Amino acid sequence: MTKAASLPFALAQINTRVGDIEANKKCILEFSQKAHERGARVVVFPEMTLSGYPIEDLAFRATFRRSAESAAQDMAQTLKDNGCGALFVVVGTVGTTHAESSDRPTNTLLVLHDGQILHTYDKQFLPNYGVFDEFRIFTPGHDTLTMDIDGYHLGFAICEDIWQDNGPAIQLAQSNLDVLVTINGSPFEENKDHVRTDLCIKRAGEVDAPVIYVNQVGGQDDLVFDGGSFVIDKSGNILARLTQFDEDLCLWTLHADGTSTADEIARDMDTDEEVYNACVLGLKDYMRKNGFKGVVLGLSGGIDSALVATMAADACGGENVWGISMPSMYSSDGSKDDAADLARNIGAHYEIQPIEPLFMSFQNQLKLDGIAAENLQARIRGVIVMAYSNSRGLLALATGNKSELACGYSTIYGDAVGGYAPIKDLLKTRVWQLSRWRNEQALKHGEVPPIPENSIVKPPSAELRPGQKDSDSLPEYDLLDSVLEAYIEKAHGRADLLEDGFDEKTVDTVMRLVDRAEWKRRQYPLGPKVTALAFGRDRRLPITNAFRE
Ligand SMILES: Nc1ncnc2c1ncn2[C@@H]1O[C@H](COP(=O)(O)OP(=O)(O)OC[C@H]2O[C@@H]([n+]3cccc(C(=O)O)c3)[C@H](O)[C@@H]2O)[C@@H](O)[C@H]1O
Ligand SMILES: Nc1ncnc2c1ncn2[C@@H]1O[C@H](COP(=O)(O)OP(=O)(O)OP(=O)(O)O)[C@@H](O)[C@H]1O
Ligand SMILES: NC(=O)CC[C@H](N)C(=O)O
Repeated sequence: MTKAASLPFALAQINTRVGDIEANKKCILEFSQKAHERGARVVVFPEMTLSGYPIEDLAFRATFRRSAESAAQDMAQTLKDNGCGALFVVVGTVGTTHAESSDRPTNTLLVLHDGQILHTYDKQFLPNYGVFDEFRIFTPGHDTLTMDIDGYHLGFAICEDIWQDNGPAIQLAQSNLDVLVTINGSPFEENKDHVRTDLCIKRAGEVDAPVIYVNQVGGQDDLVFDGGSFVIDKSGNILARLTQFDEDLCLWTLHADGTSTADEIARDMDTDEEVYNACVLGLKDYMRKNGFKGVVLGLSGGIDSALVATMAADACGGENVWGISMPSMYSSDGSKDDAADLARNIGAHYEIQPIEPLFMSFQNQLKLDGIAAENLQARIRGVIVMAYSNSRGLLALATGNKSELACGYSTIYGDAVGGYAPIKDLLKTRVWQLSRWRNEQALKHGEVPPIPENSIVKPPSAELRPGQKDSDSLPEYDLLDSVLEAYIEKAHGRADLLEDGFDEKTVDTVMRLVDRAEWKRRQYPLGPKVTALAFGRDRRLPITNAFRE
């Protein structure tokens, strides 16, 4: 068949919800309709669009697989009924189980056309590292898929398929493809967009054709999908690019002479903007997808609660943020003023709940001293935050950063309580950096910088005893964060850390604190992964662990 003059593709970067098959179906139908109205012949959605992604052990539930299967059939027919029968709709879903593989289904791509499921393709390469566990829940496919549309030859792949050498791109290298279509569920981590584009340049070279890369967008528990879908050729030319952290639809048309046109090449965000947006979207979607309209957190006047409150205001509007000042006998006037200023700047509700009477009442009975008395203050604050959460249906936010989580520098069942922890993957030095970045953005847009300068410049303190400073218990944050990066992200052991040039005392202190805090971290609320190695599924260490090297 001779090629039509052009083949218009729509890249549909949508935000699905795991398990909400009906809503996902509705969204696919709406975006397909829009793509059809804009003249697309093919519309491409992300990996596991219909089921949501990642589905984890929902994969094992036969009722879930059957719902997805009947929704796919139904969707093909509805597309036709809605006048979109001529469109080729590429969607992902949970597939069926193979007889030989017990109850593990496939991770499947469907091509819907003219009221039918025209083709299926099963993901061949299952990621099983970092946050991924796909060996556990899926059966791999073994066959490639190509198809012709209007004389253009298309090949297909699903996410990890393009991350492994010898995947479908190599299998299809001699197939004379005009384009390789990939559907993805690729979670955000800083600087990953360059890894994705480099990878696709390589695959485009292997198939000698451009690669369409459609990624999902949105938060799902501790993962944030940044979207940022694109089309790229083997020379690294970005032929189309969609926005990050939002739903988007972009038309990219491939012409018979091999050239192409696109209606969008979104700008590239810098790393601070990406990371800040990832934290905000993670929180926003956790709230929306779990039915929360507002949040509550303790405002101490310190930098961590200030940044979390600002992110919350960006996620759900200041009018939906409840900031509670809970002064004790050790709280400085400066801290209280900073908390009030912050709340005013972001338009949050601000309430004051002094903890001294509650503390005295506990002490009359318990008579605690030392660290237990210090932690009692944090625990009383935890009870107050949960009381607001419980009585008003607000999501309680934990304000801990990655340096604190690493060292166990928080009170379990105290300031560690909460439902979501927006900055748990940001080292303390990063918290300061992003706070400055957010204030600069406000100034650029002629707005009041949300975070009081004083919260940024003052030495961090838990204010649980007179004159307490974080530096009494921890190395200075610049040094601490460098050791943590080496110990956690690079998995350097004691000898490696000494070779890195860190002194013996610091290395031993940090290793001891980090190892001892594993049990505390396991109980910490979930929060968005933004680095290559976040606490949680990315780093699984035994709690009971005697290895000290
Ligand atoms: N493996 C394990 N399995 C089960 N339980 C374990 C355990 N290891 C310790 N524990 C228990 O954990 C408890 C000790 O932990 P925990 O009560 O949290 O207290 P702890 O870790 O001893 O102290 C908290 C530290 O965090 C600081 N802090 C508190 C609040 C806020 C901030 C901040 O700046 O944001 C800092 C505070 O100044 C202090 O240095 C003990 O009851 C101990 O028995
Ligand atoms: N006086 C207070 N009023 C309200 N909340 C408080 C108060 N003190 C602590 N908190 C809560 O406990 C969390 C831990 O605070 P703490 O001051 O102990 O350490 P931090 O890590 O320096 O945090 P921050 O930078 O927010 O002060 C705070 O982020 C805040 O949510
Ligand atoms: N869903 C997937 O297969 C994702 C795996 C891939 N390595 C990524 O992070 O993009």
